[in-house]
Amino acid sequence: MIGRLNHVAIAVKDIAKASATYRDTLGATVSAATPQPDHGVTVVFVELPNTKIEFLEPLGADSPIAKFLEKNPDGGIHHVCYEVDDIIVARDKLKAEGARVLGSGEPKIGAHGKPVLFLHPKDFFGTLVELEQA
Ligand SMILES: CC[C@H](C(=O)O)C(=O)SCCNC(=O)CCNC(=O)[C@H](O)C(C)(C)COP(=O)(O)OP(=O)(O)OC[C@H]1O[C@@H](n2cnc3c(N)ncnc32)[C@H](O)[C@@H]1OP(=O)(O)O
Ligand SMILES: [Co+2]
Repeated sequence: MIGRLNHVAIAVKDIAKASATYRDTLGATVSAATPQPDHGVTVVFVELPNTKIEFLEPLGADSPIAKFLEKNPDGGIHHVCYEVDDIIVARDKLKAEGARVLGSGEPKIGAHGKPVLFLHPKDFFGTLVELEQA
């Protein structure tokens, strides 16, 4: 069911600093910072030959990553995102197998303009999993 690794997300307090460091120290190609108010984050993508790094900074009072950053003030790997062919089929299979789909259970449009869902980290070995419609 899961396909390509679309991105690995790193939560940071200062997305401008993180972007500049990857660009200037690691020579990476980084996107402009894009607010994603529907998700409570601002995102930057670091384009790599085989996948992407997604920097996340809290946006707004109810950001879902605020508590993560309280626990990890230096930042940290926040989630992995796998692509799936059909996110509804994937969701229904996962729910039937007892996995917890976060939020309303309905996909939201993510940073790539595609539907995304999140699966509880406690069901996937301490790792928050995001699914994105390929
Ligand atoms: C623009 C979209 C973009 C894209 O790629 O398209 C995005 O990726 S948006 C990314 C931001 N949005 C989300 O992360 C939505 C899904 N996340 C959530 O709903 C919450 O973050 C949640 C429920 C995973 C955790 O929320 P919170 O930290 O407030 O809850 P708890 O403290 O109760 O956490 C419960 C339990 O899980 C552990 N935890 C929390 N976050 C993570 C994590 N990222 N990785 C691993 N484990 C995590 C937390 O430590 C608690 O464990 P415990 O042992 O009970 O302390
Ligand atoms: Co993501």
